[in-house]
Amino acid sequence: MARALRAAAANGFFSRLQAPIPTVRASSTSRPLDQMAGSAWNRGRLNHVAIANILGAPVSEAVPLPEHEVSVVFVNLGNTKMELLHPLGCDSPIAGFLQKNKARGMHHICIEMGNNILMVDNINAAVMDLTKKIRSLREEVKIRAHGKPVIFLHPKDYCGGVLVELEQA
Ligand SMILES: C[C@@H](C(=O)O)C(=O)SCCNC(=O)CCNC(=O)[C@H](O)C(C)(C)COP(=O)(O)OP(=O)(O)OC[C@H]1O[C@@H](n2cnc3c(N)ncnc32)[C@H](O)[C@@H]1OP(=O)(O)O
Repeated sequence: MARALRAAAANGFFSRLQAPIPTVRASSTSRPLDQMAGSAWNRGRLNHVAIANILGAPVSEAVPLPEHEVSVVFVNLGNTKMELLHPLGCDSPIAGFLQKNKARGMHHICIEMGNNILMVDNINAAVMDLTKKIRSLREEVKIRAHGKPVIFLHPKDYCGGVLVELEQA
């Protein structure tokens, strides 16, 4: 857990996220995401891409998540999923994002901490160590739609301007 995250930092996982990450567009279906984004994805399975657009793929019902102040809809892409976000209430983190980004677009990526060097069995303990180096956006871990604990890392800290969500797989 905490040791694995230290190893990830030592191996340059978070600095690799600083490399330019190509914009993911709904129409870009010819190359898999792991090839597009390089080795960062090999460190933890890409759980989902949250993007404000839609494809002709199976779409879930909207699920309100008051704890996260968003409603989510999942677009099932087979080996990963797209998460469409809608603000729940005017204090939602998404509200500010939409206000600032009139073209909408990618909000965050979510990486599962469950294989390779990012093995984490207690994200609650791991985050205590991780946040010495990278700002976590919440002190406490929150539970996501599928019951898994998640934390967000600040886009300005080692994440190349990308909001990164870590999920305990
Ligand atoms: C259900 C769950 C799930 O998937 O599991 C969810 O989706 S929950 C999804 C909703 N929940 C979250 O997003 C939780 C984490 N997000 C947050 O805590 C917040 O949105 C922050 C990322 C801290 C931004 O906070 P806030 O909007 O108050 O501050 P701000 O607008 O001044 O932003 C600070 C700087 O970060 C940048 N910034 C803000 N949101 C960003 C984003 N999504 N991606 C990349 N950069 C972003 C701003 O442009 C700004 O840069 P400059 O300083 O250069 O102007």
